[in-house]
Amino acid sequence: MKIGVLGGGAWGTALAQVAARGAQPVTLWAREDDVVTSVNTAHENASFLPGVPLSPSIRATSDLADLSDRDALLVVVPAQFLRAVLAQLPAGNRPLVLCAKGIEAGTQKLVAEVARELHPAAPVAVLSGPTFAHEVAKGLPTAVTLACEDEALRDALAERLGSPTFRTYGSSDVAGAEIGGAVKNVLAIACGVVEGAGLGLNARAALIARGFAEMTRFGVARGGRPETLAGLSGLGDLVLTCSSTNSRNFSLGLGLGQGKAATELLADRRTVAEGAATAPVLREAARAAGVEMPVTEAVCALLEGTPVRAVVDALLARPPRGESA
Ligand SMILES: NC(=O)C1=CN([C@@H]2O[C@H](COP(=O)(O)OP(=O)(O)OC[C@H]3O[C@@H](n4cnc5c(N)ncnc54)[C@H](O)[C@@H]3O)[C@@H](O)[C@H]2O)C=CC1
Ligand SMILES: O=C(CO)COP(=O)(O)O
Repeated sequence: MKIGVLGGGAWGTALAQVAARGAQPVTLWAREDDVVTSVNTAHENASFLPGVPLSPSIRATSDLADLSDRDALLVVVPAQFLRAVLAQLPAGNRPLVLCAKGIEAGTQKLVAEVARELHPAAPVAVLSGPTFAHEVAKGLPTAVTLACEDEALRDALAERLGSPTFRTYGSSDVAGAEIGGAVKNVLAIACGVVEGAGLGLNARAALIARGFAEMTRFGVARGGRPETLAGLSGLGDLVLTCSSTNSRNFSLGLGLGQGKAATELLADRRTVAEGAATAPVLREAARAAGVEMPVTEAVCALLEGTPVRAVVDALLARPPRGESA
């Protein structure tokens, strides 16, 4: 299976490295000319994944037509830009493996839903889990959820992408796999706030557990399965991104917790913190579905400029409730 990768950020580059194992040729589409030049000449993505040597069998391009000979595409464009990029991709029935984590503003669609809308003939799969790009690109052990309704395609993708250091766990629950990844980015911002405001490790653990409860409520309401949300793409990724400043979402929250403004923290950055864009649309979608998401509401308030103390006080002043509620 000849693999193409759409999106030359840190994660697209790391996945190109995964697919290039054993010197297999991989085509990586990036929108930035400096990324294309850096990958093709220095075998490094100096802009988004600096310091990690890449396989020379990865060839970068800024021309989507160069993906025409690929059998399957890993789609790694951030959620808010996905529609515009997929609209430029010629229609076809090649599998699209969605690897971004977010919900589209305006439509409340998950990335696989956007892909299905724009490319109805293409089978879709979702690859998601606890995967810091630089660790994957260096070949450190990693496990992911690979969700696809078509079992034969799922097995073929697992065979092509999996390795002893990149273990894939199969699932047929595409929506569940997507929702975990999208929601954990918002919750990681909240955990960063806890760190930045010095609220302690007890508070962080409480937030992870209660955040997981709201992730599950929302996921089930959108058709996901609880066991998927408790797996690598849900709880697994939540634990990873809620524990490390390597997470861009956690780092954004850290700054908010220290009293900096979201506008200041998000200005001029070249890398994405998907949770900032997902939070308001997730709040909208949860309210529409009648699902309570107090941590998500709190993150939205912080992003909108409400002071940390006021948000934390409001969260803690909520009346006691049953743990299973
Ligand atoms: N970096 C990581 O460790 C992981 C990232 N992801 C997800 O992968 C997706 C991509 O993230 P990264 O590769 O980390 O991105 P990145 O932060 O390294 O790079 C930003 C990316 O956004 C693209 N971009 C910026 N403006 C754009 C526009 N107007 N149109 C199209 N593309 C535009 C850039 O070309 C670049 O590919 C996100 O959804 C992220 O949540 C998932 C797992 C791990
Ligand atoms: O999704 C990720 C790891 O699984 C990366 O998290 P950040 O986007 O917060 O850096």
